[in-house]
Amino acid sequence: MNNKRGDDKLTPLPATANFLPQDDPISRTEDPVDQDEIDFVAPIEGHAASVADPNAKPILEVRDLKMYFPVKSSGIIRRTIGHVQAVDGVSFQVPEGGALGLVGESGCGKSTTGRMVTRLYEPTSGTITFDGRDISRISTRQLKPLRREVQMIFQDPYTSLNPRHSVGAIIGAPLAIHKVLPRNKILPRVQELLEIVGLNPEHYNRYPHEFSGGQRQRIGIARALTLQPKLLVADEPVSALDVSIQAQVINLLQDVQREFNIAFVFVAHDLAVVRHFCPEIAVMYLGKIVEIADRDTLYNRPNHPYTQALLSAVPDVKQAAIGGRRERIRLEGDVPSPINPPSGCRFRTRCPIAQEICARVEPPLLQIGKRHKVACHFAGELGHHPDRPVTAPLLGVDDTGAPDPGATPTTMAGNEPGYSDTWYDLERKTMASA
Ligand SMILES: Nc1ncnc2c1ncn2[C@@H]1O[C@H](COP(=O)(O)OP(=O)(O)OP(=O)(O)O)[C@@H](O)[C@H]1O
Repeated sequence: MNNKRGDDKLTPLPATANFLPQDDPISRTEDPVDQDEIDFVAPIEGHAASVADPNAKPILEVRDLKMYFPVKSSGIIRRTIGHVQAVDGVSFQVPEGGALGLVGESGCGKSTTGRMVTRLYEPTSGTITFDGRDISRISTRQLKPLRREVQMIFQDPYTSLNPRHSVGAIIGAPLAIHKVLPRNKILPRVQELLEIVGLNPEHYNRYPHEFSGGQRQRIGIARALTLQPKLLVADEPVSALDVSIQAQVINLLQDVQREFNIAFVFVAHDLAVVRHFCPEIAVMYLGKIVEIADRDTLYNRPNHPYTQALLSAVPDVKQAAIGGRRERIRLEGDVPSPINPPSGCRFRTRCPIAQEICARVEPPLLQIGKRHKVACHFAGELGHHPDRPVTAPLLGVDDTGAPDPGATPTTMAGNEPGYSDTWYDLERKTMASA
């Protein structure tokens, strides 16, 4: 059931009794102390992972987005001596009511991407189109209405809530700032929101320290829902929480998403968390998307060695059930500095299958399936990477990456957001379509 988004019209209170996880022990609990003592709760039955609607139009489109932070010299005259290439040419789409997961190790640029989408940062270049409007460079005044439609949930529920404000003030503030409701209607709305996120509506006058971590994150979610946003950027929303309550908060987010048809950009370093929530996942490495695909393809047939390494660290329940273990791929070395990233493929310094071409030529984000793109010269399933670079003939270079005068480079869509109807079939080495 999707709510109708009348401008200042509030949705009637949803059937919260059906809407909350039935056996969610945290819901409406009076005592904040015991919450962290619950055993690990697997995602609750009936909370099946979100599904992609193939006909939904994009609510968010990000094209060739870059964020370069200046690095200043020390001393009195602080000159710019370089740039941190935190995000370097990222493109993707998120459909209305859909969810895209952004995953990768710490420092790969996930949070910076999320902060650009919510316009907490102004991008260095590239475009962000939200609901048909280019919001990449809009002014502070123009940002105010956007704040109603795009909200963020932060990682740390301990620091993201003002300890001196009551929960009612925290959740109600956006309603007062945006003058959405008359003063006497704010409290009932706050109580309605508390109930939606599974907290006792009578606790609006308590303070953040009176709640457990999971409950505080619920307050953060209620605050994000106050203005009925169309897009929520959730930046590691459960990683600061005890493992026992992570699944409950994710289930709540999923219910909220379905109930209000909110689109999500879900930032996480944990592939297991994203798998439950997102029908589509983008894997980032050192400021770039290295692989993006629908959930099943990414988890079952990853083609990039970095995705394969990340996935090898995720416990595989099916494999464990038949007594097997997925072999862990250990990556050598550290992530290089984003101030001076490696030439060619940024992953090559840690890649187990890198060859000469990888240092010379940056691999394009090549579409290799209906909903699957990968940026690797040697793209292939684990243990089946080709000996010769699949990209060389397409790029007009030889196997070492040197220009090949005899070759005819193919124009490829490259760094476009979304997917094309045709793609490059790695096995047949021709273009294919559905
Ligand atoms: N305001 C800033 N000024 C300079 N560099 C920054 C700034 N914010 C982030 N960075 C750098 O940009 C890179 C990407 O950071 P970002 O926080 O986006 O990564 P992340 O993948 O979200 O990592 P984490 O999970 O640790 O937050 C890192 O090298 C980080 O040090």
